[in-house]
Amino acid sequence: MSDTVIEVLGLRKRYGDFTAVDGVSFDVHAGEVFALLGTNGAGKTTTIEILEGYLRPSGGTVRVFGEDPAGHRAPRARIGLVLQESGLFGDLSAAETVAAWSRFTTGARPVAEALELVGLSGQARTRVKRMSGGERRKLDIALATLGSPDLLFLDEPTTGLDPEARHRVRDLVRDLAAGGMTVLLTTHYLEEAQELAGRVAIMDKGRIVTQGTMAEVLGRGSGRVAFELPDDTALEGLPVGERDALTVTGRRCVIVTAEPESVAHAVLGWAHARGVRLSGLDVRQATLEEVFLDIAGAHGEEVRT
Ligand SMILES: Nc1ncnc2c1ncn2[C@@H]1O[C@H](COP(=O)(O)OP(=O)(O)OP(=O)(O)O)[C@@H](O)[C@H]1O
Repeated sequence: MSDTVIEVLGLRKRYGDFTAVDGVSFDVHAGEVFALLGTNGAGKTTTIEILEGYLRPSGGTVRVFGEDPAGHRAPRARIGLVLQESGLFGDLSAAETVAAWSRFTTGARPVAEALELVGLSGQARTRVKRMSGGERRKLDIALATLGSPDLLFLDEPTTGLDPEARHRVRDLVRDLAAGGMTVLLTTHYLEEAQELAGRVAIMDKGRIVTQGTMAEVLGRGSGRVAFELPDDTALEGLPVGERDALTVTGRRCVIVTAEPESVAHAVLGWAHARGVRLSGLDVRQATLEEVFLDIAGAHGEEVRT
């Protein structure tokens, strides 16, 4: 059996004359967390709604577990959804909410177990309207995972939560993924995607502009090598490549480069040859946020020309 859970090939979606999704292709494999990221209006929700079977594509093919999600044979029981807006009833307690949902869920796990899985055992009797935003989000996830789906769609699961609640929801997603669940995640918190996802696609204006493993995508951004030179050392001969950018502020040098490791190696060799000791050495790859901002910046320039 193939381990491809989601296949998207040349997907297009038009709303009247407007093309919201313009030839998107990607695969999601069993057991991975795949992050679909992008600027506002890039086409993420449209893509996800097609995968969920709510919208029909204008072109291209989409398969979820080998089936057309818009078709009657869509394997709904294998899929859990956490939508951007949850539809919980304020007057029900957490346990009552899960119990009510269980009636519509094939193979639902017991209520106590479902609450425990998301760390809500202590809130079993708390009414939804008294629960915090983070607790409600966890309840959403408890409902989406009640029937132990193989695939979970998580559309902005931590939007609007405080940092601590975000961390708790992230830990929960990590645990679910570690248990073998396949997760398709959208989020505007790029550190969240960097932390959770093994592979990532970044969309802009209906197209995927970069995709790959997290390491591949991070490697396409610019990293940096920073250090401090002792007072009496000149910069002469510092190995800065043609495509690298050096900024010096006082004694602090920052080299922005696509290859931070090899630049750091060369800088250390340069310092060693001069008997110079560098302090405050900091070598790091681009963050996902920096890669994203590069893409958003390139998009802005394209619009101006
Ligand atoms: N029913 C619709 N009719 C017309 N245009 C639509 C419709 N739904 C979405 N769009 C447009 O399609 C584009 C993509 O929207 P979509 O919601 O997929 O983006 P998104 O990447 O999820 O954005 P965000 O991050 O802001 O949620 C947007 O320009 C949006 O205005």
